[in-house]
Amino acid sequence: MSDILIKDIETLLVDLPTIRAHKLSMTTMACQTMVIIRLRLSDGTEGIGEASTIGGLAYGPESPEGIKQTIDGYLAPLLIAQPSHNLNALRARLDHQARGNSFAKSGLETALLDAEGKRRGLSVAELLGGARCHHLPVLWTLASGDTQKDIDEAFQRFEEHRHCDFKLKIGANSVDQDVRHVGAIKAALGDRASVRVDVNQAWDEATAARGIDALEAAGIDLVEQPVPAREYAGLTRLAQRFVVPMLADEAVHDARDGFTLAAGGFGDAFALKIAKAGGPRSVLELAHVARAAGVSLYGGTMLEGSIGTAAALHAWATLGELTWGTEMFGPLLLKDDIVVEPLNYHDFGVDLPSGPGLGVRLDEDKLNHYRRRD
Ligand SMILES: O=C(O)C[C@H]1C=CC(=O)O1
Ligand SMILES: [Mn+2]
Repeated sequence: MSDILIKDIETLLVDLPTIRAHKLSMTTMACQTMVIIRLRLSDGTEGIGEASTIGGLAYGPESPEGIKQTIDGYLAPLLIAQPSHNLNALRARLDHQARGNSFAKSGLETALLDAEGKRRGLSVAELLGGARCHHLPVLWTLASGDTQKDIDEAFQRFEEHRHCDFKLKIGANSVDQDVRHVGAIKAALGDRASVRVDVNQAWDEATAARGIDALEAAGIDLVEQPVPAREYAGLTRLAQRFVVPMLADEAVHDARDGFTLAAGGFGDAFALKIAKAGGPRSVLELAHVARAAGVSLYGGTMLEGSIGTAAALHAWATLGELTWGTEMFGPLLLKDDIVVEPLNYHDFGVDLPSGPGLGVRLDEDKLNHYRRRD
């Protein structure tokens, strides 16, 4: 039993520009706003965490500004003066007194794991039971909004040995336009790359059936969230109807969602995200439900920067090989970084950071430069 207590929790909004416009069905991003959490223990150890979403309130019900207020006003006071070593007890305390808010809780769970890891000299993956791999494959998302630009970007990434799997963001244009766009990119890349699409909930079931039929014929490997998040029955029917697998993303946040989908006959694939599930430890509950149900896995991102990305990598590393790999490219979409040593991307993947905790350190000058002052 340790008598180290949680002493102080600070939250900062940090705005980092993207390297190009990133066009999704519901928003176009030019900047990523991260909530950075600094959690200090009574022995002086500091744990860092990140809570990020996409496009303010465009993606989900928690905005960056809302996450900051939720942590400052509700969640941090539940943690201050509590012993830091028992994550299970701390999570139960948060979940008992605050419903939902999985993005905010994910940032805090990350900071708690980082602090405990640093204190005990263990990596976050070790705290979660141990890493089964140290280099993870990473896909790249083509979302410039322009077909030829996307093709050029794909070839560049492929030739640099950065990425060999690509996800195309569709759903903002008509189905026919999208199918032409995807077909042209797949035809240009041929068999050297896996091409997948993410519709981000943009289609109804009938539109999805028409679109997926054409995408399957074009050689697409995976179709992510074609229909709205809560249309479980529709997503399950599409998964049963087509050979090309469906990847549930917005539909599956945590273990409860995963169980409901699997029990209802969905058997294809789940996108794991630490933010949707409430943290690097909580997301593993969903992963284990999926594995028990025979549903394959994908390591997903909310386009977090290096801190959130490192946290997710520690969780994915405990699972061994994921059928659909990962998309932990968030830091590469941003023009700059707020950690001292960026993550090491090479050979179509990224290294699991080493050292105690997350294995990444804040760059105080960069943090100071990009933090929002209000
Ligand atoms: O999957 C999403 O819906 C969100 C995110 C992940 C990659 C990307 O480009 O956007
Ligand atoms: Mn998605």
